[in-house]
Amino acid sequence: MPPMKPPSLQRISYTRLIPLYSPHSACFSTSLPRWPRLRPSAKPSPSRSTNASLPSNHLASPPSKPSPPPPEQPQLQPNNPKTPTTPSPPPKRPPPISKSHKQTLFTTPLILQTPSSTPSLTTTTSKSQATQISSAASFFTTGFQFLYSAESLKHHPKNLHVPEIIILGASNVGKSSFLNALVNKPDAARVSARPGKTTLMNAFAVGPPPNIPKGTLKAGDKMPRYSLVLVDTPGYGFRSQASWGDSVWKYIKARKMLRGAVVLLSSEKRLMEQDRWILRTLAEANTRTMVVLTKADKGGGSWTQRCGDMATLLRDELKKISRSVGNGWGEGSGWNPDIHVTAAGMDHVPRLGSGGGVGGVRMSILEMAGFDLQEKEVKKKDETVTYGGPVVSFDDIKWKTG
Ligand SMILES: Nc1nc2c(ncn2[C@@H]2O[C@H](COP(=O)(O)OP(=O)(O)OP(=O)(O)O)[C@@H](O)[C@H]2O)c(=O)[nH]1
Ligand SMILES: [Mg+2]
Repeated sequence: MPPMKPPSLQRISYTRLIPLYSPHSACFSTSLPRWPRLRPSAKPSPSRSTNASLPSNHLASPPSKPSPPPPEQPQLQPNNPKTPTTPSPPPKRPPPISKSHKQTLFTTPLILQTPSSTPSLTTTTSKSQATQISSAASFFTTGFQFLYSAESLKHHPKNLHVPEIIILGASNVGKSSFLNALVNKPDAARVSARPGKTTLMNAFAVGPPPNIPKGTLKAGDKMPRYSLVLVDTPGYGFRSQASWGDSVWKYIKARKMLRGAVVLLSSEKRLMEQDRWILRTLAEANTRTMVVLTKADKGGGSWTQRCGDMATLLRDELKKISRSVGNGWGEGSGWNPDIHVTAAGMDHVPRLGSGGGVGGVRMSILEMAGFDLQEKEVKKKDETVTYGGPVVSFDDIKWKTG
């Protein structure tokens, strides 16, 4: 289903943190990190109570070590302030994920939580799903090409025919790695352990040549050579720039062929206020959204329980957002109730294929972009809903060769 466009959209203000290594940082040494501006209408965040129910192995961002009281100062019991107690030992770190667990994770094509599997994760694949996963894999690994980098909306070439999917998330959450895993190419988008690596919106084309009837092309328009455009974005939060957020949201507001957003959240962190803000803004923009948990192989403990718990919380959060926004951005129509889980780090990409949950994500992205995966092949559905928002008219689409 094509996205419904919003009557109005807030301009995002990504957290601005002056880069530590910026030559100008001295001039801004008094600047403090700024959180995204929240809508005045936004209800008080339920973050505290929600996060409180997360398992203890969810680290806050940035991770903070619990510090036990010094042994020579015994803690006082809250109910009886005069009774000293022995200091409690620091909480034990969860054991790291075993090699065999990681192995399972990296070879499992479909890892998700559906409303009916809640609170567990589904990791088994039916025969028909396996066929669809393999069709989706060949779609994503056929005809890959880097298209362009755009600093702002006006730098995106005109596109009237090819569906676009935007990948959003905090800096370092794994957006570029995720894109690389989708196309099964470790070097497609640049990845770094240091947050703030991606500073422009980078568009990549995937898929076979689309089946667009010639008559629908305007005179002078070239026949697109790919079926889908994936847009990698700079992250919000740590080391991000307000201007990046501005460009991203102008794109979301105006881009005619945008068919949905994939919001990545790190399974080793808690849901941040910025993540809530992003989800709410996508809801207000009535942009179809799917949420994917990344880095399932990190964080220690049982990844299935950790990711399952986080997915449950997320679905509750999405329900709340959809109720409070009340514009039809509902479960299924606006947001995907299936929360996918991935492990798509660079080190594993060459042997990922469809593993690490990537196979299932490909299917959901194609569905969101308007493709039909019912049959063995991937077909573009006819779009019945027409776009009513502003049409962005820029240069002709430039298909870079090489
Ligand atoms: N273990 C593990 N590491 C991952 C995974 N995904 C990404 N990483 C690592 O996380 C770091 C950040 O990955 P990127 O893909 O550059 O993250 P990004 O969201 O594009 O970051 P920015 O461009 O800075 O916003 C890199 O060191 C990746 O190798 C994952 O699923 N598992
Ligand atoms: Mg990146």
